Amino acid sequence: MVTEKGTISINTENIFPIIKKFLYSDNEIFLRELVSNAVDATQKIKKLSSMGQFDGELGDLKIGVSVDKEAKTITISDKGLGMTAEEIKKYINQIAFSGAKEFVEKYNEQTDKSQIIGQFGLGFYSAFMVAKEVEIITKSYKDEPAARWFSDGSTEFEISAAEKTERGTDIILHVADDAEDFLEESKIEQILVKYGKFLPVEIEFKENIINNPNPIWVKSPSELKDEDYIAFYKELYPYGEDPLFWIHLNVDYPFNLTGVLYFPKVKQDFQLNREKIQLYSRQVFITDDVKDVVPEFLQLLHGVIDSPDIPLNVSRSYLQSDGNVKRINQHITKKVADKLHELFNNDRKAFEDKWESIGLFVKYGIISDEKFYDRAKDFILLKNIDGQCFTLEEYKTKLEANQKDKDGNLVGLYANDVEKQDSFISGAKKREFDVIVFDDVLDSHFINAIESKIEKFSFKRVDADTFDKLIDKGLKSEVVLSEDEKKKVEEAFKEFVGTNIVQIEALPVDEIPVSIVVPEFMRRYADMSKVNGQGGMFGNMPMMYNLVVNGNHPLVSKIATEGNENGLVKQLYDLALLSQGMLSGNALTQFIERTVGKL
Ligand SMILES: Nc1ncnc2c1ncn2[C@@H]1O[C@H](COP(=O)(O)OP(=O)(O)OP(=O)(O)O)[C@@H](O)[C@H]1O
Repeated sequence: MVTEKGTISINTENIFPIIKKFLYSDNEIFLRELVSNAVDATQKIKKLSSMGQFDGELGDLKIGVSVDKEAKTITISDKGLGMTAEEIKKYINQIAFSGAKEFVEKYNEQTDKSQIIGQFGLGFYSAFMVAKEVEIITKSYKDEPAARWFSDGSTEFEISAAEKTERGTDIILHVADDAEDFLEESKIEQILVKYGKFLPVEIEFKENIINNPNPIWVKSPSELKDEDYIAFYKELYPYGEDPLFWIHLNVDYPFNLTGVLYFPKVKQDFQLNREKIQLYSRQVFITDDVKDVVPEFLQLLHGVIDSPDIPLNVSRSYLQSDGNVKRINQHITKKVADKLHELFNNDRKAFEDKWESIGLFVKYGIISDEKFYDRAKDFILLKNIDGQCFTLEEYKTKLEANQKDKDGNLVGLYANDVEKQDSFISGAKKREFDVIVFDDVLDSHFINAIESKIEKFSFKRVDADTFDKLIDKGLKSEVVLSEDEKKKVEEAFKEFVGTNIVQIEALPVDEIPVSIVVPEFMRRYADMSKVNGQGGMFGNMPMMYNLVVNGNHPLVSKIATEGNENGLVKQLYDLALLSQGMLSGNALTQFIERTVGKL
């Protein structure tokens, strides 16, 4: 057989229903597309006028949207450049031949591309997602008769003369039976506000202007005051608390991006605050799901990003494969880091005061983005129990003096529950050790991240062991007890601690006789499993601990000679449990009764 070559033909009749049904996942998008077209047409006539290619009156350029429930129509009217019959044939009848693209190419020199929304030449047909018939009545700015185009959604259309005398275009949708909910004015208003709240041309609906055509992100930062940023924040989130500060993004190379990102005040419930960044393309709202454009840890920010380089009919897969999207993502990260750096350098006190909120972003960034650590390392703060803040460098210097072990490792001590760990904190203070507070949800991951970045540096929780072992300076102190006595004491406590370890230590005489420490390594696993939401092996296991017995305490010497007389061992053991918050239920009741009995 002879080899035959050919081109696969695509039949419009087959492809049209696909465009109508599947191009956009959400049928309310039709209004976004048609209003965007009206905005484009309006911007174009303004452009032509400013270039002297149109010398008539521009007049009032408001775009009108109206609903006629009786006639079952939705009409979008603009006073833009209009179309001649020939142009309708060219731009509307040829799907995917975008007039917008041609316009930009033609006026490439003078035209600011970002003012033109249309890119694909498909948006108009989204009208058929809700309409059974669509009419276009349009009069071009050129001296040509008005025209009417009509289609019932098949591939047939008709073009005829129309009566219209005013320049501009009316798009009339005859709403389909299964889309009649779009005839509710409240629904149309809600969609208009959602997508068109910041469109650059005034949109009138029911005699009200529904949009703010000059949102702050299109202005230059130099013309804006703090009040303007705060007022805009309130416009976006009427019920939100004032933001801490903001970043005005303004990039024109290698991609276009404008926007304002706000740092909200955040507390521990930060996970609930997603979906607060709105993504726009040339002032048309696209989505508040910005996961591909904004790095994960910055999705906790609020505000607006606008980029014409993000395609309008956003589909997830397209976004991910788009090179611009990746660059935008990196740029935003850099800008945020720069801003934080600037704040830190310019007003360290204010930065420290806001650290509770800022810290969450920074920590999240460090945990989730390998590179962010390098950008942030100079302004990562550690706060101690006295409220003093240190950068990592400052803290390393601080630890050099008193918290370095015999192998030259710096050991930071921390508490994650200042109340509960009070006795250990005061023990640390007695030895002039510093204690950092790590008490937010991300801290266990954050600690790991820092340890992995800084050599010869680790953190241990104040109650993870005796101080001599936490920071092992190689000094040996002796216990007053003999080997026999030690054994006896150990046996006496063993009876109560089950499988946990009894550890007899040479502690100062004035330190408590018995305490409970929870080894760092074990506890970290348990903490991490909790944060990750999985019980896991360590999450479900009862916490293992070590019972530290102060071999130099008089009460312990007493046990060595007298054993558990008067229930002394049990009493000391319960006190140790109590100070770790581990005594509860019946054991606690018995402890109280026993103690009262002795008074
Ligand atoms: N209201 C209007 N006034 C004047 N011309 C219009 C109007 N609506 C559509 N057009 C013309 O029809 C063309 C096709 O519109 P369509 O919405 O299908 O595509 P687009 O706007 O170019 O791109 P997109 O698919 O991104 O919306 C437009 O480029 C424009 O030339």
